[in-house]
Amino acid sequence: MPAPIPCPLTLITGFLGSGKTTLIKEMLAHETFANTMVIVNEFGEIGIDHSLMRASTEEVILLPSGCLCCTLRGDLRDLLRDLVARRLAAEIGFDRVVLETTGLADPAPILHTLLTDPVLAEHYRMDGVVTVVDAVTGAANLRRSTAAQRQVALADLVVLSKTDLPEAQPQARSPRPQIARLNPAAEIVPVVQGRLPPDRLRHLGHFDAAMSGSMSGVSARAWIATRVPAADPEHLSRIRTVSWEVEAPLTASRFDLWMDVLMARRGADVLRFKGIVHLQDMAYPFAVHGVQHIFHPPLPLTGWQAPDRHSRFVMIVQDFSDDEVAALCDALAIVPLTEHLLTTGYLGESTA
Ligand SMILES: Nc1nc2c(ncn2[C@@H]2O[C@H](COP(=O)(O)OP(=O)(O)OP(=O)(O)O)[C@@H](O)[C@H]2O)c(=O)[nH]1
Repeated sequence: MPAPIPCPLTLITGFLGSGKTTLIKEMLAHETFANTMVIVNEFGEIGIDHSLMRASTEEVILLPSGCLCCTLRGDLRDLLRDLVARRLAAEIGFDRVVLETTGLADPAPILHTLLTDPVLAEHYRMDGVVTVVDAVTGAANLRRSTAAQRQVALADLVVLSKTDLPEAQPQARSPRPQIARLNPAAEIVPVVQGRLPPDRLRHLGHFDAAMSGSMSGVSARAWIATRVPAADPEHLSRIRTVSWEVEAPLTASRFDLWMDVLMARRGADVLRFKGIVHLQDMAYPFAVHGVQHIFHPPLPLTGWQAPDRHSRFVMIVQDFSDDEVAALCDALAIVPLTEHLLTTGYLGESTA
């Protein structure tokens, strides 16, 4: 029997809220990516991105909460192996896999899994690592987060997002010099709303040359280690994820005020806010996205199909106490259906 043709796999990484989902949604709109299986790894117990992405493709798999680079590496391996088996049995058909990591993920251990597991190495071909860097908040993220640095260091292509925002204009704020220092070989492409000719996202394969054939764990580890700054688990325990699901629609004025106060008081420490929000007297919900102090205009989800009117929020925050989280909930006058507070040790121990 001829050897199976390996399926190209693209890893999309980038710091919290940088624009990974936006890029993937645009990608899926192109014929080139019509038959793509998307795997999303999200923080928080309540998936938001995959609900938004389902509008673009049915083939979206949500990995359970947690982070691929530490606790979920085994799950990823099992999932990719299972997809191979089902593809070979002609139960499902796809030509490509796109894997979106959480914004806090260190891509090195994930790559290590993808490149060194013998089954995965035979059936998948790394088609590139695309790292999205936010033109507004990217420079600050690269200063303070080792995960952000490692994402850039391992990129084949760096997509510089949000270049349309006025806050991205000052030269002094540009993350380009840091990107060039961390990864002189990576190409940097400015984009707006993830729009990029689809061919720019294929055959990025520095891996083809550097890592062709199956690699031993030792050589993959060594190769990765030459490219990335050391992991620094110092600040990790300061970050936590807060997720709420609320049954009753919210009052628009209260929600606006709540957001304003939260941003004014703690904007810099709300690393990421995302939600699907149902407001009273509105037939459809809104997608709400915040990335540190930048709040993007709410997006009406006019085609929303889900029968329930539950609002869902996920916040990734730094240095918030239990009391502060409880006070936030009280201030919004919500009685959550579900509430999750996760203290995340998100990087875990790197194998790189
Ligand atoms: N103005 C502008 N907004 C953008 C651009 N790209 C993404 N956004 C907005 O930025 C917010 C975050 O984008 P996402 O695509 O959800 O970011 P993400 O990296 O998937 O976020 P996480 O998965 O939570 O880390 C959303 O409100 C997007 O609409 C862009 O090029 N320009």
